[in-house]
Amino acid sequence: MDGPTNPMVTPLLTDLYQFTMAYAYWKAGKHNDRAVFDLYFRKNPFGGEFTVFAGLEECIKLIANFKLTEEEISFICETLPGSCEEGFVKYLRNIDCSDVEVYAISEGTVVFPKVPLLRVEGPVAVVQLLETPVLNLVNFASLVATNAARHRLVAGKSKMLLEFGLRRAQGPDGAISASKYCYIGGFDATRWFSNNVAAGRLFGIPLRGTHSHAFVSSFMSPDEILERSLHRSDGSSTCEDFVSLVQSWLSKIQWAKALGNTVGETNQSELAAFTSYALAFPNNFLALVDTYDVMRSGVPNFCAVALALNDLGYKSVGIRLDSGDLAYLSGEARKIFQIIEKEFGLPGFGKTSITASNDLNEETLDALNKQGHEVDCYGIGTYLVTCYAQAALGCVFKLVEINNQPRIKLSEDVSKVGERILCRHPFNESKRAYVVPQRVEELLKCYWPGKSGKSSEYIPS
Ligand SMILES: Nc1ncnc2c1ncn2[C@@H]1O[C@H](COP(=O)(O)OP(=O)(O)OP(=O)(O)O)[C@@H](O)[C@H]1O
Ligand SMILES: O=P(O)(O)OC[C@H]1O[C@H](OP(=O)(O)OP(=O)(O)O)[C@H](O)[C@@H]1O
Ligand SMILES: O=C(O)c1cccnc1
Ligand SMILES: [Mg+2]
Repeated sequence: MDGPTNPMVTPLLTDLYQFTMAYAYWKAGKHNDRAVFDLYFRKNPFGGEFTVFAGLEECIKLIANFKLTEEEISFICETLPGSCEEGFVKYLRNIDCSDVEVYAISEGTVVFPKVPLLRVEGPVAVVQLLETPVLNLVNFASLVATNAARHRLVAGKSKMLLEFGLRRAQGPDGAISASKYCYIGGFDATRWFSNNVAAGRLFGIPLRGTHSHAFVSSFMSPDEILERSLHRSDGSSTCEDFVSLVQSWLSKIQWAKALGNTVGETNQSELAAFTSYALAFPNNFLALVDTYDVMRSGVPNFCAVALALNDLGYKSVGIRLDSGDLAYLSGEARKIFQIIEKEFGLPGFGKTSITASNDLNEETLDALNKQGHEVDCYGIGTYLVTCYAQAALGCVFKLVEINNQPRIKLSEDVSKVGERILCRHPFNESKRAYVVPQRVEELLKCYWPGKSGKSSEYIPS
């Protein structure tokens, strides 16, 4: 099995105390005592009623490749307080996870507090070395997957969600992890995209993006555009001067009575940027319309370019709004698209996609829903990937058994099939409901059988 995605995930990515305890266990001849540890959290994050479990695959990759190098062993021996006996060095050389077994709930499952997500069984010293990296790999993964699921729930199933967080994430690993686990938490793979090219390559996450304000403001005027020709989409002919075609559509828009003569002079630098982008991506024309003035410039400029593209058989994608009142502006833009559809006979133009971004979070999405809006797609960065609303999920790793002796009291409750039980609603704190369980499912499956080889069927590929 491949190693962990992040090469920093090695047996040294652990707290020093795991190694000092390993030494003391070894001195006491206790290092091979058979221990069972459970990983669980005590409270759902974000004041919510559910958590999405994630990070398992990386834990298994760590465990499958758990081996100390000679260099790492020397470093540990130099680092431990006092002298390090040769016998311990030999012990460290032989450590791997062939005596460890891992049982877990499958990645992406909705889970609840105090339920073991991961059970690690094996020699106590080795399992303790695993504590810190396993917690590290599960805590943020599950937190950000849960955050993504919460954003999906508020946005609604039909909306497209774009993860825009790379620039704001907590360093490279925070960003790559956020992209991977937001995708897992976003539920619907056809409606969740990332801007993170590296994550797209590593994990096959679908990538999408628009363009920036800098692209718009880098242009001065359409005169700058030197290559002006564009083939028709069916390749049947070529429009030699797409820039002029755009200009002619802009004047038709400016004179359109249906638009109440509201469109005056638009910003030419913006028009040049949109035209250039359309020339580069005629099948994927999406314009950021808020650099100057959304209704006076951005939307009419977009429509002029989209109408010119339509003449050549291309369907434009839409606009992005990145400032201002997103409910109001999306509604006003939609009205213009609908008027253009009627006025110029373009079936479907009224449904042109509207993307919104700018410091979005669960609350703003909820506020937009309450106000009514025309947004089809959200680009969400900072609040999503940094888990702004809650810094950490408090997963813990607790010893539950040693040499077959229980170390915490385990519940004796067995859920009863066919009997009514009172449950909390998973998403709505105040709701309770009677549920009659139809079947009892073993949540923990074997993901790492160790050398016993009891079951390897659930090892993720
Ligand atoms: N209709 C709305 N209801 C609730 N929140 C909204 C609505 N429209 C936008 N927002 C949010 O309000 C905030 C507006 O940000 P801000 O006050 O910085 O203004 P801005 O539009 O970005 O302007 P500026 O260009 O000055 O930065 C953002 O977090 C945005 O997501
Ligand atoms: O707002 P977030 O949810 O974090 O999403 C990412 C943001 O990053 C980009 O702009 P950036 O903030 O870099 O610059 P700008 O706001 O000045 O356009 C983008 O236009 C979004 O606004
Ligand atoms: O593709 C975009 O529009 C994008 C990407 C990252 C951040 N903000 C916007
Ligand atoms: Mg911004």
